[in-house]
Amino acid sequence: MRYAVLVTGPAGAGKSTFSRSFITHLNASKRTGHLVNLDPAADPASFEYEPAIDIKDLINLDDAMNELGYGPNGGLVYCFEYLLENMDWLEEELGGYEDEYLIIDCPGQIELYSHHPFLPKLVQNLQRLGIRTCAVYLVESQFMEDKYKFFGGVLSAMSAMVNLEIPWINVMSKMDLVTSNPEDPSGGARNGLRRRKNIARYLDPDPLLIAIPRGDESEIPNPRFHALNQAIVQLIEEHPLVSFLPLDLTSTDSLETVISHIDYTMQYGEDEEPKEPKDLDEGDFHGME
Ligand SMILES: Nc1nc2c(ncn2[C@@H]2O[C@H](COP(=O)(O)OP(=O)(O)OP(=O)(O)O)[C@@H](O)[C@H]2O)c(=O)[nH]1
Ligand SMILES: [Mg+2]
Repeated sequence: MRYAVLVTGPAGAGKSTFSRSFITHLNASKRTGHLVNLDPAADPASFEYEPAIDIKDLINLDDAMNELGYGPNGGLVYCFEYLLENMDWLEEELGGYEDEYLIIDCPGQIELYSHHPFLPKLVQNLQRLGIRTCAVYLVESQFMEDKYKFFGGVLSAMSAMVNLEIPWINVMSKMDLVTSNPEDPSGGARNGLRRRKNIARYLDPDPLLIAIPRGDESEIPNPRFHALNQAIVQLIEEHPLVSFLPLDLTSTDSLETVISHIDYTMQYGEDEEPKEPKDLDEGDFHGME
């Protein structure tokens, strides 16, 4: 059985960093993982090791832009369309990897997750190849500093989940940037969000955070936005699809927790042949007969 993890999320959420840490950790645990880069604009020089499979070997964003006159976003769309037309290339590249985790580092253009058909089509192709697939959606911890931005992140995660319809894990990345010590005066005083209790309201999104208008700010809330916020509150209350696992890459425990959720979601290893004690016994007694 082969397994693929799509690492998704908005620009700069830490997808590429997480993908590399994931593989480093698998390798350290005597498991194997291979990196697949699906970002045609990725700068390989900024990372310490090369992907095993790289969309840039098929098509390069610069070429699409220079030769066809696209801007960066049109170029990305072109690259993905080209990939879907050339699935035999990906199939061939994937052919050499058996019984492994494939960590697929995706680009950060948010429209890719909300309404383009590329990722659903890619997932269909992976499933056709018998590869069990799940997605990890990263939102960075800085989103918690502005509750409106944060709920924008929650809604984008929801729309991506609905678009893809595969097992799904939401992760709050870069938790090392959040002060975890509740007694730390600077952490709490800065914006009031960084205390443990408050963090919990974000990891398991509490819609009341936006139901109550900004307290200490002088602006008068626009009643139309207030009504919109109420509608969003109701949506999240009635469909609590999104909760976040915190990820602090400076802590091995934290990374392990996220990986074990991924293993569980993918039912990793459940189809592997169990080691039969019977076979061992037969071997042991073989010479005695
Ligand atoms: N403090 C902190 N910084 C991080 C962490 N992960 C990533 N970063 C930083 O965040 C920036 C973006 O990280 P990337 O891993 O390139 O993010 P990405 O989601 O792949 O970005 P795009 O591919 O451009 O969408 C870089 O400057 C990283 O060094 C983290 O866990 N903690
Ligand atoms: Mg990246």
